[in-house]
Amino acid sequence: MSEVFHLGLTKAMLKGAKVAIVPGDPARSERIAKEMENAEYLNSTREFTSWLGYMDGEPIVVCSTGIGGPSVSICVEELAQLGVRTFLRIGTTGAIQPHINVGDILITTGAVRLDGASQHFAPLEYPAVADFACTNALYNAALSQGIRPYVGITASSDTFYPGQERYDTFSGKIYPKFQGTLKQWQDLNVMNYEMESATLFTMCAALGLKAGMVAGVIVNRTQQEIPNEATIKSTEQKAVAVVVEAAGKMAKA
Ligand SMILES: O=P(O)(O)O[C@H]1O[C@H](CO)[C@@H](O)[C@H]1O
Ligand SMILES: O=c1cc[nH]c(=O)[nH]1
Repeated sequence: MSEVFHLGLTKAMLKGAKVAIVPGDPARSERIAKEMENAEYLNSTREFTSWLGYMDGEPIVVCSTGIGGPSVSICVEELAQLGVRTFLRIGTTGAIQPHINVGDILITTGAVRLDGASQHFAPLEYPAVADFACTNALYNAALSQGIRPYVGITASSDTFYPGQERYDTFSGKIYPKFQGTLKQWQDLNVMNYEMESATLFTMCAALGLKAGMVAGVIVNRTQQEIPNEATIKSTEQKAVAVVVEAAGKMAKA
């Protein structure tokens, strides 16, 4: 019987895992787990697909969050109830700086809080920052794989379209609050857009949990809007390898 409301998981199923890898896409959970030893399917409910794997004998749970802050907050809360203390997000992302290319790997140290869910954990003045040890583990994992990641700030939006100032929509309309914001974030040296890190970082910092994030760039908003399938796959593969190695290090720490 599940010991938590949504995930359909128990402490026994997690085998004492203290570290979780949290992708957005449920289909990514299996691919991540299979990069580890003894991958085992655990459960799938709503957007939460969970697997268990091992790195050097240390259990690591993989559980997808789905898209956006509200479901991240459920995933993190329920995994924490089951004993997890460290959360490494692996995502896809859209770069907004012209020098960051599709296929590059980004490590997020802090997030612009364009979400709503993080405000349920701390006021807007509170920073959405990653845990230093998680960031360090992700950075070293990238270097050990011959990847030189970009490290910096991510804009984390509740919406994919207006909040990331996309005009290529059916209406082409954007509420005034978001008009001109892509340029504003570019000028403020923000690297990219995604949709979960603000909630993840704020919630984890506020609750005394650790969080980090690595992402693969699948579009550059200054170049093109629609990603190429083959590029998504190869970029995701690189980011997965980084997060798995970092999770192994965090599980041993
Ligand atoms: O690839 P994932 O982890 O889902 O991350 C990104 O992709 C989704 C949008 O397409 C959002 O969840 C965004 O944060
Ligand atoms: O542009 C992008 C690409 C992936 N995910 C996002 O949230 N935005």
